[in-house]
Order: sequence, then C-alpha cells, then structure tokens
Amino acid sequence: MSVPAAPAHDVDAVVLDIEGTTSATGFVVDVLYPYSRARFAELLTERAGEPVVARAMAQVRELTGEPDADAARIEKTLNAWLDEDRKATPLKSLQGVVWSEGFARGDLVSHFYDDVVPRLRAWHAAGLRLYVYSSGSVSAQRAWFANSPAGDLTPLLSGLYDTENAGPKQDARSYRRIAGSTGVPAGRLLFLSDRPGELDAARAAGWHAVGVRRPGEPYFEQGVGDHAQAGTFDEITVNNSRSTS
Ligand SMILES: CSCCC(=O)C(=O)COP(=O)(O)O
Ligand SMILES: [Mg+2]
Repeated sequence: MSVPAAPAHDVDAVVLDIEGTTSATGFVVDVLYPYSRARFAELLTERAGEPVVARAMAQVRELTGEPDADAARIEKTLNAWLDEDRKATPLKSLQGVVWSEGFARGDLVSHFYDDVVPRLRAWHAAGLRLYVYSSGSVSAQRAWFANSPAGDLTPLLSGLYDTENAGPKQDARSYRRIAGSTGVPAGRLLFLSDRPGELDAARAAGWHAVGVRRPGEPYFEQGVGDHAQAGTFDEITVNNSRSTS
C-alpha cells in the first residue's frame, strides 16, 4: 500500500512512543529483557511486601485467573510474557522497578536512534512540549530518558504516560485522557509511533499521528497503514504557530 509522506504539523506538543520509535526494539529485547528476567525471582520472593511489587503480583493473579499463584508461578508467567513481548501492565511495572535500579546503579544506559536527541532538543527549543506515552512504566521511562548516552534528557519532557495512568495504547480513550491531563487540545497533539493500532487510536481521538518506520524494526515490513510516515525524526516537520519562543 502506498502511504503519504509526513506533512508539516502545526501542533503544541509531540507525544513519543519509545520502542521502535525513539529507540531500537532490539536493544530493549536483547539488553533490558534479560536484565529483568534474571532479577524477577529475587524481586518476587524478597520484596513481595513492597507496594508496587505486591500490586503487580495481584494484577498477574487476576489477569491469569490464578488467585493462588505463588512467586514461582508468577515468575513463569512473567517470563512467558517476555518471550512474546506482551505489554502486560504488571510485567511493565515490575520491569520498571528492576530497570530503574539498574540505571541508577550504572548497569544500564539507554538507547536512542541518532536522529532522535538532536530533533527533540530542536523541538523543545522551538517551544513544543514533549511527552512520552509508552507501554514501559513511568518509572522505566524516567530512568530511560535520565540515563541516555547523551546525558539526562528529562528536562526536555513535560510529562510521562503509561498503560497504568493513561490506559491501553490501542484505545482512543487513552489519548483523550492524555489530552485532558496535558491540557493540550487533541488537534494540537502529534503522536509518533511504530504501531498502526496505536496510530489509529490516536487519530480516532482527534490527534495528528505519524508512523515511524525504521529498517529492522518489527513493524517495518507491515507498515503503518494509511498514516503519514517517516523513516527518521528528521523527516517530520513540526511547527508551533502559537509558540512565543
Ligand atoms: C523504557 S521503556 C522500555 C521499553 C518497553 O518495555 C516497552 O514496552 C516499550 O513499548 P512502547 O510502547 O514504547 O513501544
Ligand atoms: Mg513502540
């Protein structure tokens, strides 16, 4: 299917997906996933009393319909979800605990495609607000942006959204919730993502949407349906006619 090139977008804010959009899925799957897999057993046994861990364990039991699942059973479920890259909220919450500690310890440094950081800085300097909306938990997102090879990028960000505070990424209601939370009208928000289902949901909520198609990413061959598309952030033209900066 032929898809249109990305037109110029007159918006107040850009909302970023991470995996497949700002950053390589291969890095997440090859570096971050093994890091969390190796630490789940200890987290679920030694720290089950911590509120975030207890809540995630309860969510796993509910999602699987296994009210009596013990730590070993929950670990098995988490690892199966990892194998299929399932974006389950409790998996993402627990990964957020493990990864944010790994970043703080210096074990991990995040990954961004070369075009991303210069473009984020340029958009921010031009008066655009930048937000993240990822399946990765808010604490994982914060650690990801704080520990980039280019240094701490969190000062560029105005807010972080995940499936816990906004809802599922393929549901238009989540995008309406984010618009309400940011105070930016839907028609002044641009969402960048690699997944057509997410772009569909953003568009259904009245947002601008551009599919980011990077060679080697899982959705590269499938494409982004009839959405405008870009191979890098340099191909995305954003201007903010309302900016005073
Ligand atoms: C720092 S978040 C790590 C990536 C991750 O776990 C994830 O699920 C990202 O999914 P996305 O919605 O950004 O495609
Ligand atoms: Mg993605």
